[in-house]
Amino acid sequence: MEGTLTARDKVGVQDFVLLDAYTSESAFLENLRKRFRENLIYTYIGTLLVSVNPYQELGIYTASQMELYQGVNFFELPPHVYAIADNAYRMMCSELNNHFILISGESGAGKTEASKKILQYFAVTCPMTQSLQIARDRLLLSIPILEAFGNAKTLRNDNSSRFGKYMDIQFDFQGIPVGGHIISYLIEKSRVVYQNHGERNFHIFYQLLAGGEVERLTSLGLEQDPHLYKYLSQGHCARESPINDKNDWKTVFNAFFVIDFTEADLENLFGIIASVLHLGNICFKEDKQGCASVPDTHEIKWIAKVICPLTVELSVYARDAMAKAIYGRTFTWLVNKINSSLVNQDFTQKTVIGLLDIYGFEVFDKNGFEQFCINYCNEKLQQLLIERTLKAEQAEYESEGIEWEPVQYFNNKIICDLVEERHRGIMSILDEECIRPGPATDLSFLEKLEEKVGKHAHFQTRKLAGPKGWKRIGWLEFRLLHYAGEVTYSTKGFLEKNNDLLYRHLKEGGMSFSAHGASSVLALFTQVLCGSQNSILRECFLVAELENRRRPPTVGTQFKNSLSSLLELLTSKEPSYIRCIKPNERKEPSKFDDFLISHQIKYLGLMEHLRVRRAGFAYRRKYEHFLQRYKSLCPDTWPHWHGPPGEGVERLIKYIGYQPQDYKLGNGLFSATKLEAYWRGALARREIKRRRWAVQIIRRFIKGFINRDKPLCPDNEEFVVLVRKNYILNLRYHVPKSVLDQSWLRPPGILENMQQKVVTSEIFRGKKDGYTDSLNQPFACSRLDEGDINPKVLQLLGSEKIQYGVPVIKYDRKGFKARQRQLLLTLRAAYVVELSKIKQKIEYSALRGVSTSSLSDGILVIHVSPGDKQQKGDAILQCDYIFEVATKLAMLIKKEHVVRVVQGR
Ligand SMILES: Nc1ncnc2c1ncn2[C@@H]1O[C@H](COP(=O)(O)OP(=O)(O)OP(=O)(O)O)[C@@H](O)[C@H]1O
Repeated sequence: MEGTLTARDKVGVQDFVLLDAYTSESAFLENLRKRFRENLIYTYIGTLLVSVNPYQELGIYTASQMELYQGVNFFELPPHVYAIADNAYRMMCSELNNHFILISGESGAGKTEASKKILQYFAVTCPMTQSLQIARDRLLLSIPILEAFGNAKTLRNDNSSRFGKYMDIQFDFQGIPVGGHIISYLIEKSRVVYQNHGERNFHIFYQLLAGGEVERLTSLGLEQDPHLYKYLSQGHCARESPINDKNDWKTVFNAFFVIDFTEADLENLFGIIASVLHLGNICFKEDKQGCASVPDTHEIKWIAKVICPLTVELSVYARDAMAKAIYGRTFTWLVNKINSSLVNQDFTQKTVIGLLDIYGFEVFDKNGFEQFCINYCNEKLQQLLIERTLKAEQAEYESEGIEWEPVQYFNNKIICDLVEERHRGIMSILDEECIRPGPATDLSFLEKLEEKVGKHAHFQTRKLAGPKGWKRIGWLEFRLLHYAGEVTYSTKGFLEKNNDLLYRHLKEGGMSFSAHGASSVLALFTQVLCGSQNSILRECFLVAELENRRRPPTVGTQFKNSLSSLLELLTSKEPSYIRCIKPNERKEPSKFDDFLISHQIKYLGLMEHLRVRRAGFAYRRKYEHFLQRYKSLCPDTWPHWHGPPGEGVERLIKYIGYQPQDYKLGNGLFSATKLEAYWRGALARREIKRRRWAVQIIRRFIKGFINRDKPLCPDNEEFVVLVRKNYILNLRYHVPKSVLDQSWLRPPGILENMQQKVVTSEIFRGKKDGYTDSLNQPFACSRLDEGDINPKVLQLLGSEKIQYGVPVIKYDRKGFKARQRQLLLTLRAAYVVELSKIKQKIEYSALRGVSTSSLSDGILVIHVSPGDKQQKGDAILQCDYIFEVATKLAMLIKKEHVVRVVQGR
C-alpha cells in the first residue's frame, strides 16, 4: 500500500528543481500535466509550492492528512499546502521569528481555498488550551464574514474575493494561536452599483434577502426577491444554483455572534446594507428647471427626503458614489471590528505567520485602473522576492566573503519606479491630472504620460510606438512591459476611479454643478451620513472629515501607501510562496488547458524562479539555525552539539556527504546549493538506518516475549525491564484512593513475580543460603507438567495419585529411609504444574507446612496430614527451585508462616 502510494506521488517530478530540462517551459508544462492527470495538484520549486486548482474534492484535506504532515520534514512527504504551513510553523517555533505565506494567482486559481486550508491546518494541529479556543474560533469564523461582504460571483469564480487580504495569525511562546489581525486592500466598490452580465453583487445582499427573518426584512423595508433591487439584478443571475445564500446566511449569522457583534451592531450593519439597496432603487426625473426630482419617495422614506438640485445624470452619479462610499467604508469598519475581537489581550511577545491572499497578475482583453493597481502590486511583490532571494543573498555573500557566481535575473525595480516614483511616476502624473485646475480628461492624462515617461524603456503608446504599434495599441491606451509580460491599459476611467468620488467632486464643485447644488448635497450627506442614527455610519463618516479643507489622498496614492506598509511588514518576516494556477476557464475538473496554463506559468514568473533556484545557493542559514534544524541527521550533533556552532556545521555536512563545491561557510553563515538533494540523500540513508533499527528492535522484542519466563538473561532482559517500567509508570494512574483501598493495579504476567518475590523475601531473607542469588531468577508459571513426571517416579512414590500435577506423596514410616535416597535422585526439579490451576482443587487441609534447611541443599519437605491415619508421612523433594516452590505453596494456602527454615541440615 505504502509502495503504491509513493509510486503514485512520484508521477513526474515532485520538485521542478529535479527536472532535467529545467529551462524548458514545455517540460515544465508536461510535468504539471502528468501530475494533474493523477490528481496530484501540488508540485514544488524548491520550497515554493505550485498548486493547480482541481475544481473537485480530492479527499486530501482530511484530519489524517493533517496528522501526516505534522512535524515532518519538508521533503519527506509529497508536496502539499500542509507542508508549507507546517514548515512555516516549525521554523517559527524553533527560530522564534515571524513568517508569511504569500499566495498568488489569478482569479479562480485557488488562493482563498489555499489560505483557508492553512488556517484550518493551524486550527487543528496547533496545541490548544480551552481558554484560547475562542481565539481560534474567531480566526476561523472571520473568514465567512469577510467572504460575505468582500466576495462575489464573477464570471471567473463563483466566490471571488473582491479585495486583497493580509491576515496575521499570532502565536504565543507555546505555539498556540492566540489572536490575529487582518488588513484589507482595495475593495472593488464599483461592484456595489454595477455588475457585468453573469456576475453578482457582494454575497451579503443576497444572503440577507434569502436568509433574513421576515421581521428583520420588514423592519428594513426589504422584500425577499433580489430581482426587485437594481443593484442586485443587473447581472441577471441573482439566484445561482451552486450558491446557497440561505445556508450561507446561517453560517455568517452564527459567525457574527462568535466574533462579538452585538444585536445593535447587526441592526446597524443590516440597516446599511438595506439602505444601499434602497439607494439603488431611487429613480430621478427631470423637472422644469432641469433638476432631478424623485418621483417615487417610497425608497427615500428609508433614507431621507430629497429634492436633488443636480441634473438627473449627476444625481445618478452622486447616488452611486454615495452607495459605493457607504459600502466601502462599512467594509473597513467590519474589518476593524473583526480585528478588535481578534486582539489578544495579553501583551507577552508573540510570533506571527501572515497569510497574504492577494490578486495575481491580471491581463484581460481590456485592462483598466484596477488591473493597473493590481499589476503594480504584483510588481512590488516580485520586488520583494528579488530583494529577499537574490539581491540580499548576493550582497550577503560578498559581506560574508563567500565566493559565488552572479545569477542573472531581471530586476523589476525599473518598473516599480516607473509607476511609483514621486513627481515622475505614473501614479504622480495621474494624481496631478486629477487635481489640477482646468479640464482634465483621460486623454489629457495619456498625453501627460507620453510627455513625461514617453522615453522609458518599459512604456509605450500608440503614438510612441509608431506604425508598428498601431495595430496593437488603441488611441486611449498605454502599454507597460511588466516583468511578467506586456499589458495594455485603457486610460478610460482612470481619472474618475482615482478620485474620491464622493467627496472630491461634490465638495470642491469639480463636477461643475451650482454652488447651491453642491452645498445642498453636502448638507444632505452631512445630515444623512455624519449625523446618522446609525452608529456605524457615524463612525465611518466623521463630521471633521467634511469640514477638513485638505484634499484626501487619491485612491492610487492610498493604494501605493498601503502597499508600501505591507511591504515593510513583509520585509521583516521569513517568506514562503504558493503560486496558484487555474487549469481552465470553465471551472471544470480534470481539464488542463495548455494555453491558459502556459500563460500563468509566465505571469507567475515560475520559470524564472526555477532558474534562480537551480542556479543560486538554494539555502542559507545562520550556523545555529542550520544546526538546530538538521542536527538529527548526524550522530555527533544529535541530540546536542556542545562545541562552537561552526564546527558542528562542518561535522554535520561532512557526515551528510557534502562536496566542497556545493557549500560555503561564511562568517556565521552556512550557504548551500542542492540542499534538497543532500537532504534527501541523508534522509534516505537515515530512513534505511531507521528501518534497520526498527527491525532489530522488533526482533528483540519478540525474542524477549518468547523468553519472558526465563531467568533474566540477554534474551529477555530488555523486554522484562520494559514491562516492569511500564507497570511502575502505570501505577501512577492507579494509586489507592484511600488508606482502606487495598486494590492494586494487576501486574502483567511476568510481574506477578514481583509480588511473589516480596513473599519470598519475607520468608527467606537472611535465613537461607542462596536467597540473594535467587533474586534475579524469575519465577515461572510452570515447571513441570503432569505428563512430564516420569511414571517411574510415581511408582517410587508409591502412589499413582497426582492431583493436578501435585504429587501427593505418602510414605509409611518403614519405607521412608529406603526410598529417600532414590527419591532424592529422581525427583530433581519435580514440582507442580501451574499452581494457580489447582488452587481450588488441592486439599489444603492436607498441607500442614513446608520445611527447608538454611543451607542451599535444594531439599524441601512438605508436611502432609493424610486423610488416612495409617498412612502418615511427609514428602521430601529435591528441587532446583526451592524458593519458588515454597513461596507458591505458602501463597496458595495464604500462610507465609507455614514455611519453616530449619537451621543446619
Ligand atoms: N484545493 C482545492 N480543492 C478543490 N477545489 C478547489 C481548490 N481550490 C480551489 N477550488 C475551487 O475553485 C474555486 C475558486 O477558488 P478560490 O476562490 O480559492 O480562487 P481565488 O484564487 O481565491 O480566486 P479570487 O481571486 O477570484 O478570489 C473554489 O470555490 C473551489 O470551488
